[in-house]
Amino acid sequence: MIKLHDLEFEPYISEKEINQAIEEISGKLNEDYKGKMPVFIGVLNGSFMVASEIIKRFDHDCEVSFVKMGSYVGTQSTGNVKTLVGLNQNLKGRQVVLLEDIVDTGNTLVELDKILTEAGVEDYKVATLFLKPEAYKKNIPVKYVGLEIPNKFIVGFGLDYDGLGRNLTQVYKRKE
Ligand SMILES: O=P(O)(O)OC[C@H]1O[C@H](OP(=O)(O)OP(=O)(O)O)[C@H](O)[C@@H]1O
Ligand SMILES: Nc1nc2[nH]cnc2c(=O)[nH]1
Repeated sequence: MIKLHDLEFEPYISEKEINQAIEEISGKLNEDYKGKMPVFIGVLNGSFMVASEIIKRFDHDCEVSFVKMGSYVGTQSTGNVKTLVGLNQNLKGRQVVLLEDIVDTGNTLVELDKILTEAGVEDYKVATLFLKPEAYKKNIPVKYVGLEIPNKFIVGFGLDYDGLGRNLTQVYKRKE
């Protein structure tokens, strides 16, 4: 059990399970993007760990960029997704892979969809380490999913509770 600010969290997803999920996503990306020179776009802050792990495993030429989006305060989505640092690369005609730590309500993806469409990408696919199917009700396809999880607030492996917990190497869920 660990405590972050006022809340207690218990171990939930081990490093081994996280690693297996990353290997699976990476294997598929290596097959699907061979010879295509994709641009990987990590969605900061949360995706820094998973983005690094996936990009390290990509065996072909690729480019890497980041955007910074934010919408969570405490354990809740505000529903108001802000672009904190936008794109600084021309993506016209490019094949993009968005790298996310988690897809929850999908509000962040809806905002990113607008940004990428406006940027004129050829296409984009979404890769996420975690997906909450009970919470995700948007129409944007999420092609590469590491692990589906119940609708519970988690921390670790990039995911925070009010700034803390991103450095944890396994994932914890809020203690019930
Ligand atoms: O599907 P959604 O409900 O939009 O949630 C997903 C987003 O929430 C988290 O980001 P957050 O807004 O907490 O910012 P952070 O990455 O800086 O922690 C996470 O990194 C995703 O980008
Ligand atoms: N830390 C954290 N951030 C999130 N952003 C969207 N869902 C979550 C979650 O379960 N935990």
